[in-house]
Amino acid sequence: MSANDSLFDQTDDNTEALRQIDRRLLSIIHQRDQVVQTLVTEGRLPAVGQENLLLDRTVQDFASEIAPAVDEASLKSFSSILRHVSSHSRRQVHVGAVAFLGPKYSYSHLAAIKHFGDSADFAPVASIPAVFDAVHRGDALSGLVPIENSTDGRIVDTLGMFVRRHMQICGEVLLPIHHNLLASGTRDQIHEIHSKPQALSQCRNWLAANFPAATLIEVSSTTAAAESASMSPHIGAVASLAAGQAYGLSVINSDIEDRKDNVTRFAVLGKDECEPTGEDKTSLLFQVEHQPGALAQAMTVFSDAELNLTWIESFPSPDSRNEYLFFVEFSGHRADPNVQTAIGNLGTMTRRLEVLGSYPVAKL
Ligand SMILES: O=C(O)C(=O)C[C@]1(C(=O)O)C=C[C@@H](O)C=C1
Repeated sequence: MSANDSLFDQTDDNTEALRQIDRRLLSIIHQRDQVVQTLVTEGRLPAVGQENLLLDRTVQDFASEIAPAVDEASLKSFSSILRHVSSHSRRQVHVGAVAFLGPKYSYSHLAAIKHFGDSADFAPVASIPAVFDAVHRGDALSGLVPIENSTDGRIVDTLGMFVRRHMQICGEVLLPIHHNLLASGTRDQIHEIHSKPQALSQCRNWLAANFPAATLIEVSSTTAAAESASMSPHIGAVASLAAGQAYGLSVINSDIEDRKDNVTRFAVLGKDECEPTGEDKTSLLFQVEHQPGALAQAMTVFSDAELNLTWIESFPSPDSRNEYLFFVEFSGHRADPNVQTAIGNLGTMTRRLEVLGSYPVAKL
């Protein structure tokens, strides 16, 4: 008799109690799927970002009303379970695919799992522009792209696409990034280290100190690097542990990022409108006339409306040399009266103005 047979033959009270509980869990999830279906039919299914906040609130209520002794780690785990259940329900009603820079197990994929849950309909694509294209064409309902990293700054490909093509932001995700050096051979066999330029840059000092002779090769994503490492013992990859597992690689070194508090912020692309939650952010893109004082004057609309800026970046205009577009993010929702005033005033001072979106502020 195999170990599995003996498990299935067990009929003691506790094993049976567990099976009953699991059956109840499944039937409750099935019931939940039906409620989600009704919400879709009525056009009232909340945006993913908004539902995530409701799920977190449910966990908080559960902790205070039913299980006050539950610790922080368990609460995080409950929140993550509810996100996965929610992504399962959404998948049943075909809410649409989520495009991200693949292959699977890239950091973009891990950020997409954090936001959409692991049962979402994921659609990995080959580049950041391809994520924008998939959402623009309607092949994917949502997309997820890295926008800035705490060590390395802005992600140029992403900002360049916002400049070239109108796209809405309906959420953000913060993901701590811990890089690993992965290989199919031994440490001594590694001559080349592959990764996405941003990942190589986030480990610049570590790589220079530990592999001064290795050639650094830039590739389209960290998972693409892991794939190459699986094909040659001379290639090391800077990538996620999940990518290493997927491609059967050994971890030569873990946590090789130069800053231990390395975090990447991702933007969720899509047409979901998020209602104000009380802790929101608004993203804008604008271009002022090319004349003295134009930018300084434009910026006064934010201080006049008492809006706290959380991010500002300039990006060269694709049409005219020496001219720039500006990305600005501030606390507040586009439905707030002071935000409306600021946007209205900015509109009178700018050549181009796009409100990219208002969405709940992400938590780490
Ligand atoms: O290559 C990946 O795994 C990605 O998801 C892209 C990306 C990026 O371009 O910033 C995302 C997070 C990390 O900062 C490193 C790489």
